[in-house]
Amino acid sequence: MNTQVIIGIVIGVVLLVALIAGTGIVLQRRRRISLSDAPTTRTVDGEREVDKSGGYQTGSGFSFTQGGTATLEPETPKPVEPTPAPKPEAPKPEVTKPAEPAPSVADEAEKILETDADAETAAEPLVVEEAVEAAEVETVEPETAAPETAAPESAAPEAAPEAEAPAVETPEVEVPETAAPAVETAPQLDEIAPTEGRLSRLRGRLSRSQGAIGSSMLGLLGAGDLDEDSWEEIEDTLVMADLGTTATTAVIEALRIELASDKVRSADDARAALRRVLVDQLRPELNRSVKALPHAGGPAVVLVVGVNGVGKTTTTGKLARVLVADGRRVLLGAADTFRAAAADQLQTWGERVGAGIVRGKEGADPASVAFDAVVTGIDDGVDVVLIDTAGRLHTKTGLMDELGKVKRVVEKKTPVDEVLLVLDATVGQNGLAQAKVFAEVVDLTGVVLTKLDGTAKGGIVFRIQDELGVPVKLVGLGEGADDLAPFDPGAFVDALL
Ligand SMILES: Nc1nc2c(ncn2[C@@H]2O[C@H](COP(=O)(O)OP(=O)(O)OP(=O)(O)O)[C@@H](O)[C@H]2O)c(=O)[nH]1
Repeated sequence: MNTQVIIGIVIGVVLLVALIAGTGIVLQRRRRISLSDAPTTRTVDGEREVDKSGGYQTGSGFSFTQGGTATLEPETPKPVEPTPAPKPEAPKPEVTKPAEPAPSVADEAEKILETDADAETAAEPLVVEEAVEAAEVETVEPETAAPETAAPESAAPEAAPEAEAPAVETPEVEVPETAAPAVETAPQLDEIAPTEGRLSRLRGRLSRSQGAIGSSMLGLLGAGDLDEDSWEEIEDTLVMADLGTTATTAVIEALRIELASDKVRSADDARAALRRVLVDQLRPELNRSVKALPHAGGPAVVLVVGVNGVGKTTTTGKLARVLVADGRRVLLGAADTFRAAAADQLQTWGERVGAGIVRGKEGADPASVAFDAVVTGIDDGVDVVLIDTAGRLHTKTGLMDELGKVKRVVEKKTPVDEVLLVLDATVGQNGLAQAKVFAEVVDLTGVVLTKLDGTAKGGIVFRIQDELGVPVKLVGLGEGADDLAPFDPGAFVDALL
């Protein structure tokens, strides 16, 4: 009897401890906001696939969500918590594609490019070449490496898909100098800097804008009673920092109201008021999540657009790192076929984190490369395809044709979830003029503002949003691989003040 009671008590205690421990773990996991509900390994058609992220997992300061369509939806505030990403498991009858994948992609590309020839009558003869190019598109699979830390089971299951990928039959496909000869020495994958709190950590990079906006504004406001000359000085400061007239006027009006209220009595109050006004002006309610999570039927597709030299390729690479760090399988599409170096550059980014790449020959049709990237991404069951495009702005119509075509052709296969315009913050006015051209060509869904570390004109953020009506979603704060941060109005203003 006694023994039974004791056993009963022991069992009760054990159950209680187990319950508490279980709840603790669940809560702890929940607290680690993460987009990484993607399992490290998953099953596609019964086949076990290895997560090519190499096991990187981090909490995330970035917000990724599922897309669906590329329409602009600025007013929907989205919580950080990502939607659970159901894996597109079934709809891929062509998963086992022994011999025909390359020709079928080429055929499909040919058909689509042919039917897409609406505005391109002169280009008609090119269609044949484009289709041939499509067959020559290279897919460079990254080697799966077992990073020092945590990749539990890596190499073995990788071998099968790896073997079937190179089924491209064209003999004269250029051999990528770097990737091919890798025997078995697994390449060292990069350590990726934590994605959490990046904007705050990189705040020092905004020092030039900080001086131009923060310090001068605080100096003026902290001085006490403001006469009209002081207000003019404030206005000049904002204009010089590239806020633009709309934002400048709005900020001054709001500041006048704040300062006239009884609440502002000290320099600290003035600072708080300035913070409120600036944050408010940055429209914190805008949805800044990047739609880079897979949805039913396929991977998310992100188009990265912008003129030459603004940092598109770099941004695509940095974004791939962030996604990989969140446990996503990423495929890169090198649709900047004007510059061979751009594809090489992108390939290097991919190799450093274990993301595959689809690239075409120099001069190949960007739409064809983008299409192949998406088809490959769907076939391989990746989570997101990031497409780096070329950015020649020599003629507006040329750009329109090319970008519009890339998007149209991709959309024959799957929706483009995100069109990110990359803008160089150091070019100011000009950047905005470019942005407007792009906005006419494609429905932009977000802006990535690069090189904010090299300018005193951080106020361009306000202006871009005002003039384009598109949220700044990411900011580039340096040339380093991890110098990309999610844009957060509060953290940004804190970094300025
Ligand atoms: N300081 C700084 N440099 C950056 C940033 N982003 C990109 N860069 C640099 O800008 C230069 C151009 O970057 P790319 O990524 O090659 O630009 P791109 O738009 O792809 O250029 P094209 O391929 O010619 O169209 C490189 O030297 C990058 O390192 C940033 O946020 N800060």
